[in-house]
Amino acid sequence: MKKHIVLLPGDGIGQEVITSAQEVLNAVAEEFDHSFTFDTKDIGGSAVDLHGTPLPQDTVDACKNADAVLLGAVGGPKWDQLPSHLRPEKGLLGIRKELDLFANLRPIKGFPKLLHASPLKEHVVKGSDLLIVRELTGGLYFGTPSERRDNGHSVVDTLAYTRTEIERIVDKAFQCAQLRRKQLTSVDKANVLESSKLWREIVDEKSSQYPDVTVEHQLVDSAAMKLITNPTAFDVIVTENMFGDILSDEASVLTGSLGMLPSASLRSDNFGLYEPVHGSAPDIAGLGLANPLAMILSAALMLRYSFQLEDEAKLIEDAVQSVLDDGYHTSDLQLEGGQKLGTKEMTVQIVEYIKSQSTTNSILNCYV
Ligand SMILES: NC(=O)c1ccc[n+]([C@@H]2O[C@H](COP(=O)([O-])OP(=O)(O)OC[C@H]3O[C@@H](n4cnc5c(N)ncnc54)[C@H](O)[C@@H]3O)[C@@H](O)[C@H]2O)c1
Ligand SMILES: CC(C)[C@H](C(=O)O)[C@@H](O)C(=O)O
Ligand SMILES: [Mg+2]
Repeated sequence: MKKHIVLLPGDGIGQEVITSAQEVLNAVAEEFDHSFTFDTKDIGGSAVDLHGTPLPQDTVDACKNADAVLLGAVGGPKWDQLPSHLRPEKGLLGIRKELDLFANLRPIKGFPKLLHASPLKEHVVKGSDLLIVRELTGGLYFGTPSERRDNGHSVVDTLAYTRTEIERIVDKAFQCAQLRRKQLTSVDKANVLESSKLWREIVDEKSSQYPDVTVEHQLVDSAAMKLITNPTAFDVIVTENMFGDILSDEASVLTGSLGMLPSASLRSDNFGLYEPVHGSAPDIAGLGLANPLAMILSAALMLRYSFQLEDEAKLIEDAVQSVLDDGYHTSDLQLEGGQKLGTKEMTVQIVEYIKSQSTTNSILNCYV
């Protein structure tokens, strides 16, 4: 299979972990005889430095012509004081909107070897396996007006949704639930927000179209508490943009580190941009310490969702599981024993596992 992938490294550790994903994809391509070609484009703070904008038109055009996009992370203290329209984060929001990536899927599943890496008790974390379906192109992030007023003495942000925007993300979440344990939790703030009241109505309306899925509503504040006191109670969570942003970083605690969480941002035709949930981690950028697994697992999601290459996606996930089982980990995972690796060494372990499967397959083939 021939596929063209645009790489958007962005800033900080984004630049380090994107290389890991590319190396892993090259190993997969070799193993399965695919041809993956790559084009690297600028976004975020590095694009501001080079082009005076966090989202150059050339980057948008390249992404629109690609089969899929991989993004590292954007942002950092160097650009924090810039006016809003020049902030690196505007580049990320801009590309999500330009590509109409309304459905952000954030799977959270602990690896057995990392049970001790979570600050939560092992019996609480064990067995957690949930999917956050976050609305990604509406809500507070995009509503207008969003501005300072009265010479800076007052300010307004707007939480706006159309019925169509809510319907399409709710449909997506029901469809995800049908493929999993058929249990959907819609998270909102319907005791206060008008937008949440419409959200709730639409979830209730839609539920009759998916009779095999059990639905419950939860308010976001108590859902945040339940997510870490009783995480196994959740299967699929659907929620608006900002609630999803906050809950997904919180849920990363179940896996031991933010450096473990991948994500897929999808359009209705399954075209997607794949990025780790974490940011540019300025505190460790450039030190070669970043955990590349969230980025590598995001590449696996790309193979699964955009290219329908399930065996290839599974091979990457097996590689991650096997390398962790062997006791290798990066320093963000608070683990005793085993062997701590940097970004590059961890990537080598994953690539070696993928290549070793090729050797195993050819040895087995000799005996067929
Ligand atoms: N998708 C994105 O591009 C994205 C996401 C979140 C934050 N950001 C941006 O990143 C910048 C820093 O934000 P922040 O510090 O709040 O969040 P962050 O996710 O960058 O870092 C939070 C903490 O987690 C650690 N961490 C994150 N990813 C890691 C990894 N792969 N390996 C090891 N440790 C990891 C960091 O070292 C830090 O201690 C900000 O400019 C923010 O806007 C970008
Ligand atoms: C950097 C920021 C704009 C972004 C978001 O809030 O969507 C990030 O936190 C994420 O989770 O992808
Ligand atoms: Mg976030």
